[in-house]
Amino acid sequence: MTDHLTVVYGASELVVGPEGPTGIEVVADGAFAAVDGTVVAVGPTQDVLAEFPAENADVAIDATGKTVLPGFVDPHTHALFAGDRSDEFVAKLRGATYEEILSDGGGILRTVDAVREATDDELVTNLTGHLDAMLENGTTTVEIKSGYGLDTETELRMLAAIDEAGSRHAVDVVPTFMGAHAVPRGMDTDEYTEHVVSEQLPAVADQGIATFCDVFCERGVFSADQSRRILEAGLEYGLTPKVHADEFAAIGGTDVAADVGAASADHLLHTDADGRARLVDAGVTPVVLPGTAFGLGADYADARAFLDSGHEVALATDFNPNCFVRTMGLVATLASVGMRMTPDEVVRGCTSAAANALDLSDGRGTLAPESTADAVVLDVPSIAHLPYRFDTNPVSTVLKSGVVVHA
Ligand SMILES: N=CN[C@@H](CCC(=O)O)C(=O)O
Ligand SMILES: [Zn+2]
Repeated sequence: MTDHLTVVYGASELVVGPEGPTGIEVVADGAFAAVDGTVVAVGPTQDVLAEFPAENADVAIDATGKTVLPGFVDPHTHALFAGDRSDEFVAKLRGATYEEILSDGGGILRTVDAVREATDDELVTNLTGHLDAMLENGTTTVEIKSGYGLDTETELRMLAAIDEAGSRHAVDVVPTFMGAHAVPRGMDTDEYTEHVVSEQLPAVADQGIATFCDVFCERGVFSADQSRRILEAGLEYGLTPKVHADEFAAIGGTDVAADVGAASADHLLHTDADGRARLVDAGVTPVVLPGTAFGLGADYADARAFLDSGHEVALATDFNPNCFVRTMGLVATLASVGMRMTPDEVVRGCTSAAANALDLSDGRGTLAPESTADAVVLDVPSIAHLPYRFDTNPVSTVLKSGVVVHA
C-alpha cells in the first residue's frame, strides 16, 4: 500500500505551534506536508513543495490568501445533555443568579432530570449534532464531561454515549467523569461525596472509558476537602484530576488543583495572585472560559495576569445548557475583547495550550513535524482575523489526520 500524502500550501499565514512562553510560530506563505496523517514537513511553501510536490499528493489544498492553523482543541465542555434551559436565561435577565437557580433545584439539576429520562439513542443523537457544529467551526478534539446523571447508572450511560458518539465522529472526544457536578436532590453533600467515591468511581473505572475526573469545587457545591477526597480517589483509579475552581468564589479550588497535580484548573474568575502562583508552580494549565463570563454577565478571568508573568492560558467553550457556544472562533473574540488577549495568545489558547490542558502528547494543537495532521483552513488573510471577525464562521476546510473531514 502506498503512503497517503497530504499537502496544504500557499497560506498567507500558517501556525506551526507554540514559541516562547506565550507566543506562536507563524510562517508566511506557509505549507505543511503529512504522510499517513502525521506531519512530515512544515515551512515556506517553496521548500515544502520542492520535497513534496502537490501533484503527487492524495490531498492537495491551495490555501492562497487563507490562514492555516492546527485544528482547535476545546478542553472543557458539558456537550452531552438533554432538555432546554432557555427559560433560565430569561430568568437571569430578570435578576436571578446562577447560584440561586441551582440551590432552588434548577440549573444542573433540571438537566439531570432530562438526561435521566432520555434514551441512550437520544443522548448519542443530541451529542452528534453538537459535534457536527463543532467540526464545522474547526474543532478537531473536544473534552466532554459526564455530570448530568449524578447516579451510577446515568453517569455510566453518559460516558457510554460520549464514547459511542465520539467513536462514530471525525472529532476526537476525550471523556471526563464528573459525578461531582452537583448534589442530587435528597442527599447531603458529605453523603453524596461518599457515594461518588465508593460507588461511582469504582464503576467508572470498571467501565474504562473516562480519562479525567473533574469536580465543581465551589461555594454551595463541593468544598475543597470534598473535592480533594474525590480527586485523590479518582487518581487511585488512574483518572487524572481537573477542577472547576473559583467560578463564583475562591474556596480553595486552586490549592486542591495544585496539591493533586491536576491537568487543569478551569474558570478562575475569582482567582487571586496566590492562587495563580499555586497553579503555575504546580504546572497546572489554567483554562479560561470567556463564553461563561459573557453569558453570566460576570467579570472575565484575569488571563493577562498569567500571560504577563510568562504563563500560557488555554481557552475553551464550556459549552453547556448555561453557556450555549460551540465555536472556538467566538471564544477567540470574547478572549480578545474581554480579556485583552492578543491574536497570538488566543491561537495558542485554542490549540497547543488547550492540548496541554488535556495532557495530549501526540502533537495535537501543533503542526510541527511528527504531530497528528489535524488542521483548519480559515478563509481569512491572517490570524488576527480569527478574533477580529465575529459575524460568520471563517472555516473553509477541516483536516483530521491529513484527511478532509469538512469542506
Ligand atoms: N459550573 C459548573 N458547570 C458548568 C455549568 C453546567 C450547567 O449549568 O449545566 C460550567 O462549567 O459552567
Ligand atoms: Zn464546566
